[in-house]
Amino acid sequence: MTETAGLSTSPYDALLLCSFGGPNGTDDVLPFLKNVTRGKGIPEERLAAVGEHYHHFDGRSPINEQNLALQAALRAELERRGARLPVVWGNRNWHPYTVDTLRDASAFGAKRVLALVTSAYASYSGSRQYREHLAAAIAELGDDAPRVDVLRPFFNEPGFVRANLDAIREAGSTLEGGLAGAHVVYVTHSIPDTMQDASAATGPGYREQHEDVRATIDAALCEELGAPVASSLAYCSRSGDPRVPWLEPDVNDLLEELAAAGERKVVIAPIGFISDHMEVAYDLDIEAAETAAGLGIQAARAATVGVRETFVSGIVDMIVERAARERGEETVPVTVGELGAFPDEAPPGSCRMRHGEVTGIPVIAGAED
Ligand SMILES: CC1=C(CCC(=O)O)c2cc3nc(cc4[nH]c(cc5[nH]c(cc1n2)c(C)c5CCC(=O)O)c(CCC(=O)O)c4C)C(CCC(=O)O)=C3C
Ligand SMILES: [Fe+2]
Repeated sequence: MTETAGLSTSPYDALLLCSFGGPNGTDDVLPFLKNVTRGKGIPEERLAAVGEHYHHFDGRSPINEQNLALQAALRAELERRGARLPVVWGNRNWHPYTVDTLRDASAFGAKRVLALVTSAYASYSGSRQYREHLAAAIAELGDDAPRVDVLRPFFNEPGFVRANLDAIREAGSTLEGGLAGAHVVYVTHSIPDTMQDASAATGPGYREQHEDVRATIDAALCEELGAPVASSLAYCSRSGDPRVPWLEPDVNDLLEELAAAGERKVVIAPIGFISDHMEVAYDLDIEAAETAAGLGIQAARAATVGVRETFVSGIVDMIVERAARERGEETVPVTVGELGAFPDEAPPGSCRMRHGEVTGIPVIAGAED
């Protein structure tokens, strides 16, 4: 690849925005849910309930247009900095599928692709499952497959944390009397306890990654307000067999506890999600909002990072840094909080789904075991 003036993202020929995917209409809902839950042991009732969440929005998940907006914002920021890196988009569970996008990229001459997976935090669901998925796509393409690297988890990238902080401050300002005296309820997707344990086997776990972001934001808010901030980490969207333990407290249960303890206003901050997809639009904006209203709690929902400039530009910083590292240059990954940058290649044994058990599914960007 020839370099012109501007930022170098060599050796990469393309950035792949690799996401979850979602249905675009009523007819897509069932086949989409089948894709997601294949081999996962999700009970029929749960599937029917989640299907209803989608039908509530005419079978259309907001996630696809949000990814298109992020793709456009990443393109614009790369272009603004003079980097020539095409941004393509592919999903795990719905069209456009990753394998089709990579086939196209390869046909256009891409030999090396950097993948940005849209989960900020590492766990089986947010990291290894994407790396298995990418390995499968590459295997399917055979000799036509480009080499694919994966950008490290970005939960502690300063722009991502900053964007969440700004959104919490903005939501707080809509409460009576402002953010002072409000309880900040940080929310993320629940995962099974076994998935949490597996995520913590080789480094800071899924919960600990969120706790680190919470501590960073709390400290910044405390400084701004000149007073300590009360906060909690809660979870939403649990599924699976009800007898299997998942991370708690559920956000609705936490709201009840807070009400019983006399809290009257909260900011609900979905730091676990990068855009307002279904878990946010339904589980928080409908369910948790109803719970709060029923308890007499004033609740303001903080925006997700979406395409905020600080977030998008932080991701581009990470892309530039990774490209430089691949060229053999010295780099200093910039992070906030206590945990430091995660490795580019996941260590052996990281984020296996079942505690202590090798899933045996091939991966890229990390050891297979
Ligand atoms: C940690 C995590 C993220 C990361 C946060 C992030 O990346 O943002 C995430 C993202 C997403 N999950 C999504 C949708 C679904 N997830 C399901 C099921 C599950 N998710 C899990 C965890 C996570 N999921 C788990 C442990 C299960 C149980 C089955 C299994 O072990 O895999 C099911 C099946 C029904 C159900 O069980 O609820 C659906 C439909 C969508 C699309 C939303 C839209 O359409 O807008 C997105 C972005
Ligand atoms: Fe999910």
